[in-house]
Amino acid sequence: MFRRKQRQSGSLEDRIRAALGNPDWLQGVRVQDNERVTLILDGDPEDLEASEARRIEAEARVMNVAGVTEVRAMLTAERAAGSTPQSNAHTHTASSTGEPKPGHRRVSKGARLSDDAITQGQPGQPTTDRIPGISRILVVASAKGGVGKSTVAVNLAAAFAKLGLKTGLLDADIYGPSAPTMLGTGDASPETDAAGKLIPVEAHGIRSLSIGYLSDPDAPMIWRGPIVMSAITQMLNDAAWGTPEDPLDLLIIDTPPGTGDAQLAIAQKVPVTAAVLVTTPQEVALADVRRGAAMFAKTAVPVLGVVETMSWFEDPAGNRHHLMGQGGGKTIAEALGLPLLAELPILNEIREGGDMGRPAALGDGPSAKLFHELSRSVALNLDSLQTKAPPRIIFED
Ligand SMILES: Nc1ncnc2c1ncn2[C@@H]1O[C@H](COP(=O)(O)OP(=O)(O)OP(=O)(O)O)[C@@H](O)[C@H]1O
Repeated sequence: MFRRKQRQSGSLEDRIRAALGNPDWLQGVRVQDNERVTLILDGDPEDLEASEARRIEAEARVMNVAGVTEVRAMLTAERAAGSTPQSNAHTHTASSTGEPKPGHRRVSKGARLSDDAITQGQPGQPTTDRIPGISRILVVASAKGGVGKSTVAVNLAAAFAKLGLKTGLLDADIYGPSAPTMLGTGDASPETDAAGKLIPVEAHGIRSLSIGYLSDPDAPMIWRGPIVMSAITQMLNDAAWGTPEDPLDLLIIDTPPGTGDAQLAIAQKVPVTAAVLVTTPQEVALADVRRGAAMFAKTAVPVLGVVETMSWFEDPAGNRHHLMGQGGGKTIAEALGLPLLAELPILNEIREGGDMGRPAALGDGPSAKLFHELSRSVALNLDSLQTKAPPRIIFED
């Protein structure tokens, strides 16, 4: 199990400063009631976007310091003489205000990575946090790269679109955006509407935005957390996914693999309804997957379950070959107390669909049936979040 955190040395303020790397732009740290934090940050009036990204990253980092339950970051920036100084305050609380609904449990803050903290909190996010025009957000995540996460995200989106749901895909995988290839939209560049909002690219009934549409495919991806979060925030909030009257039913976010700054920022800053974890049957470092699950638990994002992909290859005689190992998904699901939502075999049509820009889930082959079943299971789980407590993630010693 996750070990209880070592007793922290130093004052909370010291730990907050250390978590931010004691930067020059940190003007002040105020701690109230030993848990509520106000940060004063220097902003650059010439580059408000970068300042905002700095504020977002600072909040994300400080929210992750043990004992902190609320962070309020204030950006101050002196303008040139003659103009007014700017102050942009924003509050990030660890949970909604008011009493939890009957049967719901709020994450015990400050008990980070203890049994209480890794027990999931309230399903979804407060309504006020919802993005107008998007009804639900599902994050598809994995502990490491190359496990088939994007393939699952894209085919799930295709399966939902095939059912007639208004479906979107936000490809936030900075290390290797694959939506443009997998949807056959590599040449697309999103336009903006009269209100200046990005218009998602539509293909196969799926509306998509990808970091791949916004960056030079030949340029190395060296984006760090804050810039990534800026791009993701723009693709989420400044995009015409739907309208309050006619919202997108489901937005699937394909996140970068792992549990770095960008993933944490997504879990903390985006009103995610739920997440699924993708893995291969290989012996993976359980600790990595647990870290991923704990990240969602800490941010009160329910994890619906585990999807194992590339589970086996079936030869023409019907014999199964476990080319990528065996049992990894089941082991992880059991260790985390989560359902194993699907075991997807290695199918040529899945790889081909990805390479050719037409997700296999749209066809009528065996993978279409598998992804249809997976989408059904995800939909049922998403719906159950509205009416009952989310699944508990239990870690064992
Ligand atoms: N079930 C499957 N059957 C056959 N090929 C698959 C299957 N799942 C994934 N693949 C192939 O494996 C490769 C890696 O898959 P994918 O890009 O989805 O992984 P990823 O985890 O998103 O990787 P990254 O970390 O680079 O984003 C792709 O070529 C994809 O077509």
